[in-house]
Amino acid sequence: MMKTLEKQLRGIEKIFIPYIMAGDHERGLDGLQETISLLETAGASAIEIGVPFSDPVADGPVIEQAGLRSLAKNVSLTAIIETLKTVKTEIPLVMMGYMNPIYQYGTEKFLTELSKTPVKGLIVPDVPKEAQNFLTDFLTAEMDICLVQLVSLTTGVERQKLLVDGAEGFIYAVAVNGVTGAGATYSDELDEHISTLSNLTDLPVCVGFGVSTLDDVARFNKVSSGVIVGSKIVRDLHEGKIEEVTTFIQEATK
Ligand SMILES: O=P(O)(O)OC[C@@H](O)[C@@H](O)c1c[nH]c2ccccc12
Repeated sequence: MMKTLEKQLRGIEKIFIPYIMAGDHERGLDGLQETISLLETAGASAIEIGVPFSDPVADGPVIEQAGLRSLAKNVSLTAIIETLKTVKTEIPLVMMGYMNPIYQYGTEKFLTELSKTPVKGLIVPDVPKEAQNFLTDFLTAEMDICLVQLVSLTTGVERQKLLVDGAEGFIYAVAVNGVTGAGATYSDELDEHISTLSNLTDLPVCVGFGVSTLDDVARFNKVSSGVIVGSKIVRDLHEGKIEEVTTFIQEATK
């Protein structure tokens, strides 16, 4: 049976997935519903929700700072899950979190509780495919949570094949070698790499890392199913540029 995340993303012509840091709001987690509704109304296809962590190895400065602001508000994984249980949304949520807090919480309990929320996908960037049995051992079909694979575009076709084999939801194509952050410069071969990856899978392929302008979005929409935008959205929300966020998503999904 096709899981909800894949079902809901399939058929969307220009997938747009904004990333937000849970708890990075004036009112902390009490502001989460408001931000989710704002992004959903603007036209987001799904929303990636980050769990703050003290040692976020894949995060660039903007996301890292957002995590620190959230941690300063004492936002915990437990509190995030409890808040998500109350969130109302028609679009799927994807949780992005590092393994350590999940392990501390208890992996099985974490997945069980997560399945009671609108979270339909999970990204754990510091657990490579070879070690994902730490998660998949406890992940049952009824939980309806897709473990999303991050695939580096310079990784070589054999590795890419391995990663997309049995993948669920969508493929997260990582556009740069390095950490997250707006304003990356992309290599000329990138579009070709994305096309190669897209040809290896039936799943939607979404491009993330450094996507921050409508030109970036248009470029990647040509060769993939859509984009993930983190740092730009996190920064604009933090600076109160709500209008900018709304128009950006509207334009990106037109
Ligand atoms: O911020 P950027 O460059 O737009 O990239 C998306 C990114 O923030 C989000 O998907 C993300 C935040 N932290 C991560 C860690 C690993 C993979 C992905 C992420």
